[in-house]
Amino acid sequence: MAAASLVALLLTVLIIPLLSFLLIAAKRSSSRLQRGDGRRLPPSPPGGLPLLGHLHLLGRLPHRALGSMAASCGPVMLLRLGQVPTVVASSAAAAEEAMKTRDLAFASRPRLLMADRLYYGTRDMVFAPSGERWRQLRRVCVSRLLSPGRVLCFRAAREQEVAALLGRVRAAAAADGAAVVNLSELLITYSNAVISRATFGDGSYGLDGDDGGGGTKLRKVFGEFEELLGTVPMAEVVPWLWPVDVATGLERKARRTSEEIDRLLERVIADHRRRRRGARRVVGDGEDDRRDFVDVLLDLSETEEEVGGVQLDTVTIKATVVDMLVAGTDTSYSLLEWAMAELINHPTQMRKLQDEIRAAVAGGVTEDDLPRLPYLKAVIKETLRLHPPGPLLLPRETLEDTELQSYHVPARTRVVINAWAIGRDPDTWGENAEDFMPERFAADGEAEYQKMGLDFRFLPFGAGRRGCPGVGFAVPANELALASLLYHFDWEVPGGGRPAVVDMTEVNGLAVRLKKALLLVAKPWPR
Ligand code: HEM
Repeated sequence: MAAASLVALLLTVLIIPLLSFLLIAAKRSSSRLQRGDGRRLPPSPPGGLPLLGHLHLLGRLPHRALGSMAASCGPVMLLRLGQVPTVVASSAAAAEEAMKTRDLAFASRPRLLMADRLYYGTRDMVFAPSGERWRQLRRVCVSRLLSPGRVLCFRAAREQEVAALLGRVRAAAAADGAAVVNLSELLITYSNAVISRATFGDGSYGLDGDDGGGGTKLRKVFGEFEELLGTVPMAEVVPWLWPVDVATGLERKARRTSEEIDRLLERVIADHRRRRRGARRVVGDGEDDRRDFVDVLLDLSETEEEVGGVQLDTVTIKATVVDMLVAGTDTSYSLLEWAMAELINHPTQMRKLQDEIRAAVAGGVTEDDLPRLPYLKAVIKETLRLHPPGPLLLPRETLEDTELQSYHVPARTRVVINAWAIGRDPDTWGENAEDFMPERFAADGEAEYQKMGLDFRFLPFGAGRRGCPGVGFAVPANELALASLLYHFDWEVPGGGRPAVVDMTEVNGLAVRLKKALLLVAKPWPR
């Protein structure tokens, strides 16, 4: 057959039907978008394409791309991500309306295909849609796992893990001729260890950095789990393109990873059940209570048939355990990494903080010292303002038709709050909004942590009924680690040159972190 007729045949058989399909699909989804019943929908940025909508405009760092779009389009925008209508809120006023004034209407979560695959069909709490099941699981999480009393139970574990972190810094500094420490790697190990000890107990199955039990392999599986969770399958945005996920191996990888995690969780639960048989049951909070999260969940499942109508069966326990591990690891590690990077780039603030800690503490930092370190808290808050680990929080979905800043938002619209853009908004933070200036929080003191989630200019932990219940767990673990690193060592970039600059380029993952590992020279103090 001549080449010209082959092209004609291809056009007829493949391309023309495909084009017609694309046009119909695009028309359908745009008419769904515009269904405002005469009410005013938020404005949409230009550049949307048939089928893809605005997806191609998000790039590798969606919080930045969305921030730029909001600067020209306004603080409430309507995007179409593939076929998913998505409202993006980028001002403190819009966030307050969504997370306080109309909290109930904005408090659900969309069904995410990857969470479905990895969390036993979304049997967990983080990704659960609003409803009785989520409410009861959240109650268990807030009052039984993350209450102030339970956080206190893990004080010894935190202090031991900080000691291990300092030991690793000393060893790495001594082993390397140039005394360069890969601090990023050590901070991941620390954050993993703190949350996995709280979740699994002292036999942390290697996640705490002890390689005796195959820890390296396990951490790799968890790394893959987190990477998958941050991936948006094609089928989610353009459902009929699901074969792409099969062809790219995404489906297979998700199945393999969730099976491996499930095998670990089965082993953990079986070990706990075996250990608990015949053992004396310790109930109640306080430092003497040695129960980990798995113990507490097993206690609840064994003593109460149902928690407010929700059965804490083994699958729910496994899903909740993964929630804790995933929610508590990358977020904390990213915060510590950004804090150290900002301090290296701001030596005056670094010196001020070290002076505060070294004047208040003798020998080594303990949790009792933390209330006496107001500048430490200011540094952590300023880091969270500029670098919220989850810059777009977790996606929400509207439960019913509602409004945002007088725009109509239909039921079941996906909602994204751009906490990163809100934290850098010059209208609320002033002309120096982009600068690292912990002094802006210096007057706050301890009470301000309680205000987190009430000040809508500053939303690293989200807010409202879906706000992060792990703040009380995260704060002491991060404060203790940062204060200890700064008490025991002086830090600089290799070469020690001035100006000492860490490359602050971001990379997107489950949390946004530094693209290049933080390689620093650690000099023990006192010398
Ligand atoms: C620096 C540390 C942390 C940051 C920045 C952070 C941030 C967040 C954010 C932004 C959300 C979504 C909030 C929203 O939708 O409004 C969230 C939810 C959540 N976080 Fe955290 N988090 C941190 C640590 C933790 C820890 C240590 C735990 C538990 C051990 C935890 C458990 C959760 C849970 C269970 C949810 C889901 C709440 C729900 O959907 O009802 N987080 N977190």
